[in-house]
Amino acid sequence: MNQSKEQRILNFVLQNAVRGDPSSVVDTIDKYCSEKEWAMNVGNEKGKILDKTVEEVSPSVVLELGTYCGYSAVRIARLLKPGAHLLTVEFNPKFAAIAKQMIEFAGVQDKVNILEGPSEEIIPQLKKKHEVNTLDFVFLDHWKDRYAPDTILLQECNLLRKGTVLLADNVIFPGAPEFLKYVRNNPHFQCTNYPSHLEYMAVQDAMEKAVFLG
Ligand SMILES: O=C(NC/C=C/[C@H]1O[C@@H](n2cnc3c(NCCO)ncnc32)[C@H](O)[C@@H]1O)c1cc(-c2ccc(F)cc2)cc(O)c1O
Ligand SMILES: [Mg+2]
Repeated sequence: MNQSKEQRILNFVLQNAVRGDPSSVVDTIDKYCSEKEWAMNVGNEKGKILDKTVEEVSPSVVLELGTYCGYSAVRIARLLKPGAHLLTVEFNPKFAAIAKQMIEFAGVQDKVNILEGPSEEIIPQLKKKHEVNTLDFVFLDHWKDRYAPDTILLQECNLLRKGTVLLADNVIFPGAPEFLKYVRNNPHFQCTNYPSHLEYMAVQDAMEKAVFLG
C-alpha cells in the first residue's frame, strides 16, 4: 500500500530531525515541504508571526483547531512556559496518528493533548471533560468556513475571556471571508491583520489577530 504524503513527511522527520529538539522538527518539515512536497503547514514565514503572538500572550491554555501533521502544535509547544499546555483538535484519525508521532519525536508530548474529533463536538466538551476554564490563545487553521461558526461556539461555551487572543491562518488564501466579516464588524473583537505569504509559495496570504474584549 503506497504511503501518504503525511507519512512521508513524518518519515523524513524521523530520519533527519534531532529527537527531542522541536525546532529541528519544525525546520525539517519546512525543508521537506519546500524542497519535495508542498503541504498545508503554517510554514516558517507565517510561523514567525505565530511565534511572536504566542510570546506576547505567554498563554497557559492554548487551543488549536486543525492539527494536521502537528507542525504548528510543535511550533507553539516549544514556546510554552512550564505548566502551560496546548489542546489541539483533529478529526482525521490518520492525521492525528501522524501528529502524535511528530509531537512525541519533538519531545513536547507533556505539553500537548491531541483531541480527536470534530471541533464542533470537542469545543462544548472542553470545560467539563478537559477541565478548561477559559482559553488564553486560540489558533484557527482548520476548514476555513468553520472559523466563524467555531468562534461563535467558543463564545457560547464561555471559553473566551477579556483578552483571549484568536489568531487565524489563511485569511487571504484560501481565504476566510465570513470570519473576517464576523470579527471585523464586531465590537467584542479588536482585529489586526498581518500580511504574509502562503507557506512555501510566493502567493499573498495573511493572518488575522482578533482579541476578545469581553
Ligand atoms: O485547507 C486548509 N486547511 C484546512 C486544514 C485542515 C486540517 O484540520 C482538520 N480539520 C478540518 N476541520 C476540522 C474540524 N472541524 C470542522 C469540520 O467539522 N475539527 C477537527 N479537525 C478539522 C483536517 O482533518 C486537516 O488536518 C489550508 C489550505 C491551504 C491551501 C493553500 C493553497 C492551495 F492551493 C491549496 C490549499 C493552505 C493552508 O495553510 C491551509 O490551512
Ligand atoms: Mg493554514
